Amino acid sequence: MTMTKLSVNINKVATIRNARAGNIPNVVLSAVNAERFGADGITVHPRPDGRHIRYSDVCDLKEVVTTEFNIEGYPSDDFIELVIGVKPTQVTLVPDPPTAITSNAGWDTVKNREFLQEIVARFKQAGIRTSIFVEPDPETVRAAKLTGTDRIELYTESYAIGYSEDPQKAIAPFIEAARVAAEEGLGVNAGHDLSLENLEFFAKNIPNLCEVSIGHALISDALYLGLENTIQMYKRLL
Ligand SMILES: CC(=O)[C@@H](O)[C@H](O)COP(=O)(O)O
Ligand SMILES: NCC(=O)COP(=O)(O)O
Repeated sequence: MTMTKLSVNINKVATIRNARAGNIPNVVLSAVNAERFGADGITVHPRPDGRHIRYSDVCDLKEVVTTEFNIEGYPSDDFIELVIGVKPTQVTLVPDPPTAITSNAGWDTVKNREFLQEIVARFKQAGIRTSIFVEPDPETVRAAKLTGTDRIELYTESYAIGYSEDPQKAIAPFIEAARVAAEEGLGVNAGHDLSLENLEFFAKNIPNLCEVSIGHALISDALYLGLENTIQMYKRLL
């Protein structure tokens, strides 16, 4: 069974950088070091308001990322143009409105099938692997297949919220959603609010999990524990 890849989301490095007008911490250097410390990929989510990762960061990162480069975001015209120009390894489509404080829902792949089909086809035509951010709902997963996407990303906030109280109850919808995805021939990624506390149980219970993308908790842990140590701690849980 192939190992689950750890994609480090560096949005929050850019959050600190943007607190002042300079270039400290350096977003490019954080990606180069994250890869050197064992990251299997780098994820960024350039939001329309530029609150953290900016389009210019994405172009700079394209020049240095040597592992898998995953760009997440809502498929606006600007976002589509950026991604097709940069040609990352993967694009992850997220339904976030511009004002969302963070990603807080997966796609309604039934209602948005035609919209997503057209966008997925454009990215695949450009040679970019596609992933669609979804809730762990079997019908949503089946409808995601009809968009032509290569993968889904399971939105794991509900797992993170429920984990400490009842891990088995929290993971159950994700086990079923991953089973349906495998039936449909979809690759399974996962992300949002994964952490040192909840990651191992998730990864152990979701067979054939291709990738986890982790940012907020990992970068926060790195403030206490150091980036190299933190990445190694997360990798040991996969
Ligand atoms: C899609 C998802 O859950 C995260 O990748 C998201 O990018 C987090 O965004 P913020 O870092 O802006 O909270
Ligand atoms: N796709 C999830 C991601 O990239 C990071 O989410 P989070 O760990 O910052 O919640």
